[in-house]
Amino acid sequence: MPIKAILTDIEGTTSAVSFVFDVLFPYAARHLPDFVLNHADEPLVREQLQAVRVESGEADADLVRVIEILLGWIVEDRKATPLKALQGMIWAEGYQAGQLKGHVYPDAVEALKRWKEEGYGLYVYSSGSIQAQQLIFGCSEAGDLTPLFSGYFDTSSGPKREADSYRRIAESIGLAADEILFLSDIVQELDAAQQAGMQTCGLARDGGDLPGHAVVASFAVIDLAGF
Ligand SMILES: CSCCC(=O)C(=O)COP(=O)(O)O
Ligand SMILES: [Mg+2]
Repeated sequence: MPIKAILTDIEGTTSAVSFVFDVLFPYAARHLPDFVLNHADEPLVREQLQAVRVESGEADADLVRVIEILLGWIVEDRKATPLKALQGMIWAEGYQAGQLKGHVYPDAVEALKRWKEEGYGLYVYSSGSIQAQQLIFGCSEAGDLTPLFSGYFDTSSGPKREADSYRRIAESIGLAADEILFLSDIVQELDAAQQAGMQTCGLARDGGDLPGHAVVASFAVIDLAGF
């Protein structure tokens, strides 16, 4: 089936891994203790702190312990939904203060704009919360890119390495899975999308292979007609 929509990963695909690991995660770690202590009574934050207690199996953890758990999850890059939700809220303050600007590779910006003009539907699927996704594209070095996207998916659609997550996303987009091209730098994500029937293209920005998938080093050489 011809491609009608593109579903893209962020970290390592549209955006540099180093931006996430060297800028976003340290920013969240630095600001998380004060953020949690200052906002713990707000319903949206309280809900996430409670979810941390449930996921960690420490029902009685006090705020200091919850902060410790969250900082440990950042170090191990755990894709835990409550951590991702809180990171999004913390980054929002950084973007609003002008301390953060989202990195998006120029080749990705150019191709996404072109595909949008050509009529393709553009969607994002990241472990980062939907708020975090809208911030990286909305406050990017290339300006506000959010008008390009028709929808955002996060771990509330399921883990990125499970085929059922991609089935749910295809259903939500309203297209057959094989009308959607999924872009990612992680072979297990590409495998899961392929298993769900999506077409796949791996991004290997430093060269290298993603076995079982078409692979490119830049969005500039992705030919949608070739899938
Ligand atoms: C939305 S920017 C922050 C990305 C993030 O928190 C993360 O864990 C990266 O996940 P991805 O699924 O984009 O590799
Ligand atoms: Mg990635």
